[in-house]
Amino acid sequence: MALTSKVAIVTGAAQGLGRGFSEILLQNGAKVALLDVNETVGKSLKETFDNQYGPDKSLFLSCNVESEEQLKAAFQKTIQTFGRPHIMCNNAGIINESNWEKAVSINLMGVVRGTYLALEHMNKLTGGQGGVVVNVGSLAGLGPLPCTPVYTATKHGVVGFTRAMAAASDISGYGIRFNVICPAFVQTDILNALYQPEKTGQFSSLIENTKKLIEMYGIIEVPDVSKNFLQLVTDETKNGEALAVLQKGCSYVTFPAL
Ligand SMILES: NC(=O)C1=CN([C@@H]2O[C@H](COP(=O)(O)OP(=O)(O)OC[C@H]3O[C@@H](n4cnc5c(N)ncnc54)[C@H](O)[C@@H]3O)[C@@H](O)[C@H]2O)C=CC1
Ligand SMILES: CCCCCC(=O)/C=C/C=C\C/C=C\C/C=C\CCCC(=O)O
Repeated sequence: MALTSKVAIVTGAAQGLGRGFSEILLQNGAKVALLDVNETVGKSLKETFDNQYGPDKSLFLSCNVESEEQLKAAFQKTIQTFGRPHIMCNNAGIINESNWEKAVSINLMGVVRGTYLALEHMNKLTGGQGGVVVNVGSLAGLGPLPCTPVYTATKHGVVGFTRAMAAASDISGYGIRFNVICPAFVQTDILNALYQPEKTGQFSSLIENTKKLIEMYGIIEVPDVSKNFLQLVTDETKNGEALAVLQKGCSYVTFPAL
């Protein structure tokens, strides 16, 4: 899938992986709606992107993925400005084992909200033009990260949800591909959760175990994840795939055939 003039929506786009995914889409000619709750960082990123890619290539929209209303409004504004979306990346995510309901609401329910809105606007069966949804899981969506049981659960949920949507799309003919990217530790602000006991709550005592896992897996840089993300967006043969991204390389996950 060539990206020139394609329209993309990325949640949690202001910094970290969302910023990296947005940038690689812009570099490849797409127009990107940058959605985030952090207006200060989001607006400043939009200025940076204006200078690099031109003022009409991106759009910052203040949007909390916990709010169906805000997400709906962000889709409407994107469509008014750039036209209907071809690419949706549900990236926004947090670690909060103390307020774990919030983690579920953002990491899992936010992905479901964003995916269903993408389906509404992209489904070929209802007048859409098809496209691709890439959800952001984690290696913690494929195995346990002991210091964050609820985060682990939400990411397993994202993997299962994405695979089921891909199968539904295949069977029904939505013309939309659904894939999930599952990185190991990446150099972004979320890693600071390790040193914030309020984020890991009752599991903050597992800090040494987490440090060992980080030592074992290493820390990946954002651009290395972005290039794998691009593969899931552009490779039209990929639907229902979970792509594990490790420092040593990436691989498509083989799930047990049941
Ligand atoms: N950095 C890592 O080691 C890994 C991160 N991930 C996932 O990558 C995704 C992005 O995280 P990072 O870039 O690492 O972290 P980050 O903390 O740097 O970025 C997260 C972004 O999401 C935004 N955000 C948070 N809550 C939001 C909400 N309710 N609505 C809209 N935006 C919201 C934040 O303002 C921020 O811009 C998350 O889903 C995370 O779980 C997955 C595997 C590894
Ligand atoms: C401080 C926590 C940062 C969390 C960000 C994140 O999502 C990072 C996850 C990195 C690794 C997860 C660790 C362990 C996962 C366990 C097993 C993986 C098994 C993979 C498989 O294919 O079976």
